[in-house]
Amino acid sequence: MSNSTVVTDPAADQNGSSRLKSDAPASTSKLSSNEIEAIQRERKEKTEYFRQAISQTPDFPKPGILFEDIFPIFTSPSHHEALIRAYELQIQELGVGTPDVIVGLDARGFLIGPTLALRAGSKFVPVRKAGKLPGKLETVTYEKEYGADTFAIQTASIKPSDKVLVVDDLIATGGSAAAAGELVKKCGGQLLGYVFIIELVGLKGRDKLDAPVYTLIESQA
Ligand SMILES: O=P(O)(O)OC[C@H]1O[C@H](OP(=O)(O)OP(=O)(O)O)[C@H](O)[C@@H]1O
Ligand SMILES: Nc1ncnc2[nH]cnc12
Repeated sequence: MSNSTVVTDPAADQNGSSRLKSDAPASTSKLSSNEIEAIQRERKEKTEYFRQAISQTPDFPKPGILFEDIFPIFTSPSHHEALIRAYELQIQELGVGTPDVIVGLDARGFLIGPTLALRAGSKFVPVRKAGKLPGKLETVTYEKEYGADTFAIQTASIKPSDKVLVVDDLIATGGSAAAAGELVKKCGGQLLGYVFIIELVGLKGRDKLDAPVYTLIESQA
């Protein structure tokens, strides 16, 4: 198979989702401006659709926090499909080809990462809360919007020079995502960027991250 071949998964037609697997190395994929516009248009449509399923709860889990609950998306297959498709389009829009690895953050990043990795043809690797993973680990302790935590990754799960995309549901202070990025780098991986469903823009979490940040929905709360 040549490096630039794009293979359409035959399963795509059966469930209505178009699944693209690019065999191009992550640095060589190029899109025309028309292709980018079409991808952006569809991504925005899908996002407008699935965002209706997100619910907001004030003062949870602490006073002053407006909690963005993404779980209702997964109670509806059509909203779930729109979410995954929006992520998939966001990755295509980056124009970096297929990531070698998609890293998902414990726990809500696990709702998105494995499905996305399957569709993209990437490996999925978890970043777990402390004490949950066996074997040789890299660990980082970090601060997030409502407390401190420790993340771990299995050292051998990412190979030096793997191109890695980090996915999670939400970026608030950016503490969790920055810790995950640090873990990827400790393993020798190359960060392509971060993709989130929701960015709490007022908390300026993206300023903590030293790779490109993409968010499907910006929340002013
Ligand atoms: O940008 P930050 O301030 O770091 O906050 C964002 C993180 O907080 C939430 O996870 P949480 O740690 O609450 O864990 P959960 O996914 O297990 O609910 C959310 O899913 C992000 O991972
Ligand atoms: N406001 C928020 N809503 C949902 N998850 C979060 N994680 C950190 N801040 C959050």
